[in-house]
Amino acid sequence: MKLEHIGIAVKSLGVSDELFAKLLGKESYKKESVEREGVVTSFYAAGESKIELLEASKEESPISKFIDKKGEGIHHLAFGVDNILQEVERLKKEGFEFISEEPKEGADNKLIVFLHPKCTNGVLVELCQEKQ
Ligand SMILES: C[C@@H](C(=O)O)C(=O)SCCNC(=O)CCNC(=O)[C@H](O)C(C)(C)COP(=O)(O)OP(=O)(O)OC[C@H]1O[C@@H](n2cnc3c(N)ncnc32)[C@H](O)[C@@H]1OP(=O)(O)O
Ligand SMILES: [Co+2]
Repeated sequence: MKLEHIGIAVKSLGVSDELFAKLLGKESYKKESVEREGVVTSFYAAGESKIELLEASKEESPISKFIDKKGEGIHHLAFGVDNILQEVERLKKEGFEFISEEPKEGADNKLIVFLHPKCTNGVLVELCQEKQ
């Protein structure tokens, strides 16, 4: 598995896009709304991985809930895999628990699933596979 992106929960994409553009010395290469997840995302290239800024797009968004509880900050790690269904099966056998086992459409042309943070040392983990 490769670290594909790090998701960071932010209150305002406007404010944080300016901050991260300054920090990384380059503009976001893509902004995309993923309504099913209740997020608007903004992506930055960072070597072989990416930074995904996440702003809530509705009140019931996991991002609003996270920010209310913990404040802004690192929300999840996403690992890129070649075959997401195979990885789900492999990790289930290893005893990991998924929030939902059915891959769904994420941002950036990916299929995604999430493991529950309670089975991964409190870190929310996403698996993602490039859509064919
Ligand atoms: C666009 C896409 C992409 O890249 O393509 C994305 O990334 S979308 C990224 C946004 N989408 C998602 O995050 C979808 C997956 N996330 C979820 O389904 C949810 O956020 C859960 C992780 C199941 C948490 O939801 P729930 O309603 O249970 O919230 P809750 O506040 O009661 O949290 C239950 C427990 O999980 C912990 N918890 C919640 N969010 C967490 C996070 N991001 N990292 C680590 N721990 C987290 C809480 O502190 C709490 O722990 P205690 O019990 O110890 O207090
Ligand atoms: Co993500």
